[in-house]
Amino acid sequence: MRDSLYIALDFSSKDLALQFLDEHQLDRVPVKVGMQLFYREGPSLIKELKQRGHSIFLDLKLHDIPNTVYAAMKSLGKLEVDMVNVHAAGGVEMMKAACEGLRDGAEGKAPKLLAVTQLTSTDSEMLKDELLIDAPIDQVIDSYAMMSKKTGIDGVVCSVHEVKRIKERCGSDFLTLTPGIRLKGDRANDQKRVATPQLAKQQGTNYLVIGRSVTQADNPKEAYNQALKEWEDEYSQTIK
Ligand SMILES: O=c1ccn([C@@H]2O[C@H](COP(=O)(O)O)[C@@H](O)[C@H]2O)c(=O)[nH]1
Repeated sequence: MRDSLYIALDFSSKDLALQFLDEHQLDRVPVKVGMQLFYREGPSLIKELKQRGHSIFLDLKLHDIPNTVYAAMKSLGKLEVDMVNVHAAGGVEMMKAACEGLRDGAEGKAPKLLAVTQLTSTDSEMLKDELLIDAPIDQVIDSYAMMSKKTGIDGVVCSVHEVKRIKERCGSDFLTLTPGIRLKGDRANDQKRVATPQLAKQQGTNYLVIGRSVTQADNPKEAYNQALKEWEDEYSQTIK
């Protein structure tokens, strides 16, 4: 299970990200590289993290016309990361193009491809008032998940609160990756649909992403191990 708890490396440079991992002895933990770090450091960072033995979720959330997404995914396919993603809001043709691009670009096994349903920083009010989507948020998320599944995508990014419903509708082997994870008592910050690792486990999600609850903790390793312990329940395999 420790392979499924990703730390969000939201740092401004490779040096800071690697210093964080080294200082807190977070050797070989799964990591999520997002836009902030990848736009600055590019593929060389991915290469270095792979050499250090980290599983990598490259969280770039592609959202563009199908032709552009096809070409971008073809490039990402060559990086040999474990997972990449797109926004489901890009639609069916775009998601199909993403699947194809990734397959065409990958030299060996293609990374898993996930679709973001609604960002965990979105709530019902924002959906209605800013995005002018009148359907209830749960209905929108379920519908985006079912649409994603039809395109051949492996799973979705959603909050813990939607996992059970998505699995009922799309099947238990349709993957869910859930950010918005907070240890008990931590601030939600800009996140709206948050949950603890314990609830994530109860709801049956496949992967967790945890950022600030670990990276900004007084003792990041202790915080990571606490999340891992809640997530793994009785096994509690901590990183020594
Ligand atoms: O819906 C989404 C999709 C991606 N994220 C990313 O996950 C981390 C969460 O960081 P925290 O510090 O734990 O809030 C961050 O990198 C986001 O870009 C998300 O939060 N929600």
